[in-house]
Amino acid sequence: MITVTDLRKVYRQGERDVVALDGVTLSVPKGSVHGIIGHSGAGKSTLVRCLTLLDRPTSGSVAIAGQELANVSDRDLLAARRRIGMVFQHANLLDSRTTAQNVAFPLELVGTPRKRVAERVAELLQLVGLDRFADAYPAQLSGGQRQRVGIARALATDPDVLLCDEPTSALDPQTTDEILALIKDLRDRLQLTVLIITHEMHVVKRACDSVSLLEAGKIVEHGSLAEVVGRLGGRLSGALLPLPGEVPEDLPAGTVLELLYSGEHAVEPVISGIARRFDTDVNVLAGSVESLGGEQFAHLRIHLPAGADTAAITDHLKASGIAVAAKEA
Ligand SMILES: Nc1ncnc2c1ncn2[C@@H]1O[C@H](COP(=O)(O)OP(=O)(O)OP(=O)(O)O)[C@@H](O)[C@H]1O
Repeated sequence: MITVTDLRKVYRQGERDVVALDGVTLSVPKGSVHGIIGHSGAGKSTLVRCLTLLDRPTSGSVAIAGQELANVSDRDLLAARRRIGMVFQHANLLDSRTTAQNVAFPLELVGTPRKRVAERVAELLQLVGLDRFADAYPAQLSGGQRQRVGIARALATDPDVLLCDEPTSALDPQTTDEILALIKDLRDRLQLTVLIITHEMHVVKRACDSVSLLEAGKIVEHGSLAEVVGRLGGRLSGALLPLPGEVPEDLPAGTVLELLYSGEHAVEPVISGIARRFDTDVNVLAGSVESLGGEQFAHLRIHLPAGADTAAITDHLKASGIAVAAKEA
């Protein structure tokens, strides 16, 4: 479990204060994956540095499994840092060491007995699917395999939290999905708490149980994946389940509605239901249907002709639990 409360970081730049984190609060339960998504300059790197104590927060607190990190003395810093395993965009492996020796490195640093190191390395390589590559050097591995070594190394000292900073930004789409599947597998097998910092919506879709949108140092939207997708008009909803294309300019008079629904509605004939019940044509302009956060979601843009009883149709849809937003065509 990781809990961040009202975290602020202000940098002094000449005469000016730069507020990089402006009261960030978030909580990631044990055994779940939380995504922090944000554009360049949003404060993601600052958050990573504050969580790993490379930078001291100006105020606020960070607690891992109930233990406050922000007040740790310099003497206890190394031990505190070991509670967070770090995975970076590039695995940054030592080229002169084999896979097994790279994974062993953090264990050697803390003086683990040699026999225990060998056992632990074997366990970890099996966990990340690299047991056959123990003696390979980084140059002999693919980008995805190198990232697996990086993940095994991050888990070597048995941290409470895995903090992944843009873990798939340097990988191709298929390898990205393999690494994200591995992270979810580790979450389930080890009950690991994972925080993924990313600028890619795909990573949130594929791997995260919950997500926070970071903007100018503030969390402006957050929730479980299903919650944020379900907020029609919300920034995360629009980005996670976007509609292809724009509203055509040459539409006949009428009303354009955007609908968003999930669960049992997503398999019900909503559109033909409206057509029958209100005796009207319905033209589907765009649609996305996808399973996100364990729920099936449908996001549609439809056109109702002039003369259709738009108010009654909207009321009916809302009463059925479907989110609706209208635009005149
Ligand atoms: N050491 C520093 N001194 C002054 N300002 C800083 C410092 N580090 C970061 N900032 C400022 O804090 C804000 C957040 O920066 P940060 O690097 O955390 O964003 P980011 O989301 O990680 O962006 P990117 O993805 O481009 O790395 C920016 O306005 C940045 O200029």
